[in-house]
Amino acid sequence: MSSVDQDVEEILYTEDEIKQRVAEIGAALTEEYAERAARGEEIVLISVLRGAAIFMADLAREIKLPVEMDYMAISSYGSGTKSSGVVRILKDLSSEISGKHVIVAEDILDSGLTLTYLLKNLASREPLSIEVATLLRKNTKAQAKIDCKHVGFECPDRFIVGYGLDYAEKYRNLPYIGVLKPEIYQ
Ligand SMILES: O=P(O)(O)OC[C@H]1O[C@H](OP(=O)(O)OP(=O)(O)O)[C@H](O)[C@@H]1O
Ligand SMILES: Nc1nc2[nH]cnc2c(=O)[nH]1
Ligand SMILES: [Mg+2]
Repeated sequence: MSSVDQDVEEILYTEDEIKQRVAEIGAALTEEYAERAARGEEIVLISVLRGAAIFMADLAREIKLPVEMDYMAISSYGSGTKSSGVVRILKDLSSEISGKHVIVAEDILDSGLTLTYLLKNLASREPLSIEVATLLRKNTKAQAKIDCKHVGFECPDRFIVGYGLDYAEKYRNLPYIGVLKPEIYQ
């Protein structure tokens, strides 16, 4: 057991479970977008850095269609465990999305602040369509209404880390998703 593993109280989703679920979402997206791709319409996967980078990298390889990959960085959490309430664009997309189908890959939907901001921002660029695939949706009462077509896991209302999710920039490289011991951040 490494020192980072010891900071985890409970494993929620193992590496194998995540792999399996990501493959299922990728297969569903492949089916859903096949006709559009066959018509020559472009599909772009957009991930919200940095948390969703790992999910998008794995998801992209499970979508058996031509897809572009682009990245945007927005942050509202700083180094704490609560949203600051202020969303900032740290890095914009590299390419235009107008006239393309956009699939937003997110790691977690918690308060919904990040996705509310992002979806509004992306919609203003006139994509052909836009939808969200989130690996995790937290079961919390105070969540903005966001239409997520694909949800990997409904997770408990606890602070979780791993598979891209950090606490103070640590734990993103854990291959599983788990609950951080409260004494680490209290
Ligand atoms: O639904 P919300 O309450 O907005 O929370 C979800 C967002 O919070 C985390 O990102 P964060 O802002 O911490 O940046 P990061 O991706 O660089 O870790 C996570 O990666 C999601 O993008
Ligand atoms: N690491 C981490 N980031 C988040 N951002 C919003 N909710 C969470 C969470 O539970 N864990
Ligand atoms: Mg974060």
